Amino acid sequence: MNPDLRKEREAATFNTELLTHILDGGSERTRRRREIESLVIGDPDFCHEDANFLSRSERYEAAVKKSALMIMKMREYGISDPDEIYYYKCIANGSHPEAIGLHFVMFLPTLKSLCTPAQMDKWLPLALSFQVIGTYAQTEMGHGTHIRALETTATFDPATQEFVLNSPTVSSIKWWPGGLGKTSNHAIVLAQLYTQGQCHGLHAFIVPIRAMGTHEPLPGVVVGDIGPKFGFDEIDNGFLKLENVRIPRENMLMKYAKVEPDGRYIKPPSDKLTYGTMVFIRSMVVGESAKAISKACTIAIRYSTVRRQSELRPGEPEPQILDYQTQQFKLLPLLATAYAFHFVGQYMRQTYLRITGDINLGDFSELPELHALSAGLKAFTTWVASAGIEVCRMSCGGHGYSHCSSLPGIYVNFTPTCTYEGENTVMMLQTARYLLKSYTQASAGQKVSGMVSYLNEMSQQRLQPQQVSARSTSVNLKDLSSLVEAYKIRASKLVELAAKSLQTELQLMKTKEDAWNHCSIDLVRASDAHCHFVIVKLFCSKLAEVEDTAVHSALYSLAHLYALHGVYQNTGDFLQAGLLTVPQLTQVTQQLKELLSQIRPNSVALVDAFDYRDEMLNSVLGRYDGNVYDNMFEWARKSPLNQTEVHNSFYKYLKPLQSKL
Ligand SMILES: CCCCCCCCCCCCC/C=C/C(=O)SCCNC(=O)CCNC(=O)[C@H](O)C(C)(C)COP(=O)(O)OP(=O)(O)OC[C@H]1O[C@@H](n2cnc3c(N)ncnc32)[C@H](O)[C@@H]1OP(=O)(O)O
Ligand SMILES: Cc1cc2nc3c(=O)[nH]c(=O)nc-3n(C[C@H](O)[C@H](O)[C@H](O)COP(=O)(O)OP(=O)(O)OC[C@H]3O[C@@H](n4cnc5c(N)ncnc54)[C@H](O)[C@@H]3O)c2cc1C
Repeated sequence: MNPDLRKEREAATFNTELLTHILDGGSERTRRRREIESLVIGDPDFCHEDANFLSRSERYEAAVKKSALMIMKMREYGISDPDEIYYYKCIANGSHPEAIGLHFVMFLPTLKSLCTPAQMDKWLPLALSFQVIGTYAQTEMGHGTHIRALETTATFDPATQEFVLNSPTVSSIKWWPGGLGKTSNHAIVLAQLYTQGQCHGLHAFIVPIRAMGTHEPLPGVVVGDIGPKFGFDEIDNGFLKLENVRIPRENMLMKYAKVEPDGRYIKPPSDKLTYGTMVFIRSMVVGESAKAISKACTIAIRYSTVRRQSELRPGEPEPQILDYQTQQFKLLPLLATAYAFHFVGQYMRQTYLRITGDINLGDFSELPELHALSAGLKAFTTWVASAGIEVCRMSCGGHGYSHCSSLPGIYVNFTPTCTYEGENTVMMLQTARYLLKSYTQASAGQKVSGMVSYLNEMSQQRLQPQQVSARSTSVNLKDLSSLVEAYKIRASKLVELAAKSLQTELQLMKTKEDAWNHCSIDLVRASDAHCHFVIVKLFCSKLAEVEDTAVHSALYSLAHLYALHGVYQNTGDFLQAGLLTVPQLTQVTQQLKELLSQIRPNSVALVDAFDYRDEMLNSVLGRYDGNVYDNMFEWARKSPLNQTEVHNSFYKYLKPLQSKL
C-alpha cells in the first residue's frame, strides 16, 4: 500500500463502511453486491486482454463474447433480480458499454410497455431466450430530435393483413441504433402509420431484420455498421434501410393504439405513451451520471494523494498535489456533485417506478411531471458529469491523458448521454415548457404540485407585494437550509423571467413558435435553475436520514460545498434575484475555502466509500493500493508496439529513407 494513501485512510473522521451502506441502501445490499462482484472477479472467463490494445472489431467481438458469457453465468447462478443483474453487469462491463445492451434497456422494456397480452406471450419468451435479439430503431439520418418528422412509413395492406415498411429517402435511413449493425435480428422500428389512406403518426413495430438461425439480412433489409465513433467501440451502432418489407398486422405493438383487420385505427389514451422507453432511460441515466463522475473522482482523488509535484515550501519534500488549494477546488466540488447525483438518481428511479405504476393502472395524471423531471435531470446531470470527468482527467496531468488512467474511456463512453435519449438542450426546453405551464397555472391561482410547487408560493408573494429592499432574503452562506431556500427563489425568479421574456417576444413576433425560439436561452436557464434547486433540495433531505453523527457531518460538509459552489458559479443569478449582496461575494469564496480544508482530510475515505473494485475502475492511477508508477511501467510494456524491439516500419520506411538522403 502506498504510504500516503494509507495515512489518508487512517486520518478519516468517519467509518467508510457505514457510508457505503448508505449509498447502497443498507448493509445487506452492500453484502450482496460484493458477493455478486466476487463472482465476476474470481471468474477466469472474465480475465481478458486489456481492451485498450485491441482493434475495434476485436473489441466488438470481445464485448459480444462477454454479453453471452454474462447471460449464461447469471442464469447458472440464479441471478434474476434487476438490481443484482445490474451489480453483475457493472463489474463485468467496467466503463464499457454492453454489446447487446439495447436488447435489455430498450427492446425488452418497449415490449413490456407496449405489447398486448397476446403479443407478450409471443415475443417475451423469444426475447428472453435470445432467439430474438432486438434493438430500438427510432433515429434516422435526417431526424433524431424531431421525431414527429421521422420519414419511415408503415402502410397497412388489408388484403394481406400486413404492414409494408419503407425508408422512402436517404435521410429516412435509420441511423445510430445500438446493436443494429451486426448483433440484432429484430428491431422495434418507429414509423409513421398509414391506414385507410390516413397518417396517424409514429407507432412502434417489431421488424425482423435478419433470419433467425443464419443471421443473414432478410429480403428488403439493408443493414450494417455506421463506422467508428468518438467512443462506444464495443457497439455496432447501425443503419437500416427498409425496402417494401412486409410484416404481419400483429407486429404493430398494440397495447394502446390499434389497427383493426379492416384497417380501422383506434387511438391510444395518450399519444406520448409510445415515448415511454425514452422516459425510462432518461430516468435511469441520472444514476449513471453519478456513477461516471464518482468513478472519475475516485481515480483523480486517489492519484492526487499519491502524486507529489513541485514545491510548496522551499526545501521541503514535494507535496501531494491534493494539498494545492486549486487542485482541491477542481476535485472536491465534483466529489460533492457525485454524492448529490447519487441521491438524486435514487429519487429519480423511485419516482419513475411510482408514476409508471400509476400509469399501468390507467392514471396518466403525473406523466407530464415525470417527463419534465426526467428530461431536465437527465440533461443537467449528464452535462455536469461530462464536463466533470474531463476536469478529473486534466487534474491528473499528462498521465490522465493515457488510457491507463481509464479517464479517456470513461469520458468517451459517457459523453454521448448528453445527446442520446434526447439531446440535452432539447430536453431542457421540454422541462421549460412544463415550468411555464405550471407558472401560468400558479399565477392564475391554481395549485400546482410536485417539484414545481414552489411556484405556488411565488404567486402568493405577488398577491402581497414587498419591496425588494424591505425583504431580508439575503442568503446565510453558513446555513444549508438558507441556501436551499435561495436556490428555490432563484428558480422561481428565473421561471418568472423566462415567462416575462416570452410574453415580450409574443408581442413582437408573428408566431408563438418564433417567440419561443427568441427566448430559448432564458428558458434553458430557468430549467437549469429548477433542476439545480431539485438537486440541492434532495441532497439536503437525504441528510435527515443519516443517523451516524460522523458520517452525517462528512455528508453535511459535502452538501454545503455542493450548494455553495453552485452559488459561486452562478453569482449573477443570485445577485439578480436579490439573494446575495456584493459584499457577500468575498464571503462565498472564504466559506468555500473553509469547506475545502474541512473536506480535504476525508477525501480519500469519501471516494473509498463508493466501493469501486480495482477490476471495475481498471485504472492504473486510481488503484486502491496507490502503487501507480510500477504498474504504469508494466502496463506500457504490454502495448502492441512493444511486442518487437524494432518495429516493421523502420525497415519499410525509415531505413530506405536514411539510405536515400
Ligand atoms: C436497467 C438499468 C438501465 C440503465 C440505463 C443506463 C443507460 C443505458 C444507455 C443505453 C444506450 C442508449 C442508446 C440510445 C438510444 C436512443 O437515443 S433512442 C432515441 C432517443 N430519441 C429521443 O430521445 C428523441 C428526442 N425527441 C423527443 O423526445 C420528442 O420529439 C420531443 C423533443 C420531446 C418533442 O416531441 P413532440 O411529439 O414533437 O412533442 P411536442 O409537440 O414538442 O410536445 C407535445 C406534448 O407532449 C409532451 N411530451 C413530449 N415527450 C413526452 C414524453 N416522453 N412523455 C410525456 N409527454 C411528452 C410535451 O411535453 C408536450 O406537452 P404539452 O406541453 O402539454 O403539449
Ligand atoms: C452513442 C449513440 C447511441 C445512440 N443510440 C440510439 C439508439 O439506440 N436508437 C436510436 O433510435 N437512436 C440512437 N441514437 C441517436 C440519438 O438518439 C440522437 O442522436 C439524439 O436523439 C439527437 O438527435 P440528432 O442527432 O438528430 O441531433 P439534432 O437534433 O440534429 O441536434 C443537433 C443540434 O441541434 C439542436 N436542436 C435540435 N432541435 C432543436 C430545438 N427544437 N431547439 C433547440 N435546439 C435544437 C440541438 O440542441 C443540437 O445542438 C444514438 C446516438 C448516439 C450518439
